[in-house]
Amino acid sequence: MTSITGVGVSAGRVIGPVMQMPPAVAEPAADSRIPDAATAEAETERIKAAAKAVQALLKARAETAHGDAAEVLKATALMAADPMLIKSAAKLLAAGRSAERAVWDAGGQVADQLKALGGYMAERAADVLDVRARIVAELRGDPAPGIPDSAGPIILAAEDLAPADTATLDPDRVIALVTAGGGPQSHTAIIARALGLPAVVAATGATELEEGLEVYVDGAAGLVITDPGEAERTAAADYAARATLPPFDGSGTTADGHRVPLLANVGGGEEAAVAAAAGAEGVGLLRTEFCFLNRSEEPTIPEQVAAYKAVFEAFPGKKVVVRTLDAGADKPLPFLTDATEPNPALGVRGYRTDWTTPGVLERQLQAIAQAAAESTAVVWVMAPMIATAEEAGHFAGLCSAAGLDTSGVMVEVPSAALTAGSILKRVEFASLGTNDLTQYTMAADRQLGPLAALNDPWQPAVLRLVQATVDGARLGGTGQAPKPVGVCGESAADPALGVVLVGLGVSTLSMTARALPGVAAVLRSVTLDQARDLAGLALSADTAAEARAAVRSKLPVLDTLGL
Ligand SMILES: C=C(OP(=O)(O)O)C(=O)O
Ligand SMILES: [Mg+2]
Repeated sequence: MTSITGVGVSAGRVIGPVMQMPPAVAEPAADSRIPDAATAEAETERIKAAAKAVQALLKARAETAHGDAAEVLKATALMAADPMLIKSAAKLLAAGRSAERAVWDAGGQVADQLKALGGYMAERAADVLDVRARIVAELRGDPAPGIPDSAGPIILAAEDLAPADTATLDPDRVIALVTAGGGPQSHTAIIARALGLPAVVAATGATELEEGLEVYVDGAAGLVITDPGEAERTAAADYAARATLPPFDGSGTTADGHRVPLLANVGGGEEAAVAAAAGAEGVGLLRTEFCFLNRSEEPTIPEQVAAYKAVFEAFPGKKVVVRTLDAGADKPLPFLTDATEPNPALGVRGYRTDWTTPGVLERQLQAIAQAAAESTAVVWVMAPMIATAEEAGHFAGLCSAAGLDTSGVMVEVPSAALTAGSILKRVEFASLGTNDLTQYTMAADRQLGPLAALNDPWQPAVLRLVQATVDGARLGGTGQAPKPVGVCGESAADPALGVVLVGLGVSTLSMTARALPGVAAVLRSVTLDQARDLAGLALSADTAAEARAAVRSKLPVLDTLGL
């Protein structure tokens, strides 16, 4: 029995066999050629057989997958059978290129043609590139790229997962995640919590775990144990039989009746429907870039209207905060961001893409306004990565030009927290993005495993910036009521930290729908004054660990509820 430790980012205890995420398919050498023309025919047959095998596999997986994952798989399966791709590859073979190289180049050509056609056709370019990688892997006898196929439940080990991979993550098959990279606010961690999958990130040695080896994963303790013994089996069985929390009743309040609306973070219509069913009082963060992952072209206005309306319709008459496209760094969108930037997290991302690709933001605002006009949801709009008051003012101007009255900003850059008073003179609300705020305050890339301990929203510097933002909101609202400041970073899903944030003065908490029952139950166990005292306790701690321990020790309900 050996163990590796990492950072536990999503609670749960399970046992299962390891499957490693296969590496990305490497490009075949540019000069790889078939030995002689006589083999061209046989090689063409090999390509056809590989394409058929890929199609059959994707079709079978589409049948068992749900929602977005099923759609992605169906579209890719269609592309695998595309005669245009096979024909172009056969031509290149006849001209002497090896089977792998011919498929690679043919796929590249078809993708370029689709991109040139624009609109819906351009959307399919990413599918063709995925199919080409799958056919090349099949020709080589390598495992297919992406989430591996399995007959039964598996524990997926990987360096890290890309947002596009997570779109096909099926929680019925993948029962836990263990990654060598990533931190508590990385997207792998966010997705794991949204799916309720136990997950350990920053686990050095994850990629060396033997395929098929049985391991025990404790997603709260950040522990992975190979060849689990009796103690681990009992712990996993106890977890499976645990009492579930009572569902959220749809009204976030402290014990003395102070209302704190509990909202949901969603990435599209399907997730919004799940959040509404879980009692969410609205949407505190619609990550619009998640509606358009894998896209090489800007989505059209009608496509955007449809995507946003699907979310609004899940929340009739309720608040939905739409964040404009937050492309870049951990969420690249090829039509907005430059993949070759040396420092993507400090680069042209979020609101800043409006400087390099003007027009996309205005068209998005137009689409949001149209979708809002066609629904009854109360739509608020906010920009990511705002750093100055001028930017906030510019964004507010664009929103009102589009007919959107309630504009706000994400506070996720320390400069925005420190100048929140000036920023909130220009916009109506702020939402603290504590994932990025932590990354930028601590100068620690949220995707890097070795920096996970720095990427902790309990860090005293982060808590002080939350306080500065709330103080600024009072200033921004001079002569009026303070402007609302919510939290939509992952910190809001930590029930103990949620209480601290409320004590610091934030007015709403937005989180993955799965976190609602726990956060609601703990919030209901304290009065507003007690929450303020706990905030004081956290602020006076010297370290993140001390702040967490001090607050948790005053909230026995956490243990009672197993949180
Ligand atoms: C909510 C946030 O946005 P994202 O995780 O999408 O960057 C954040 O940064 O806290
Ligand atoms: Mg962010």
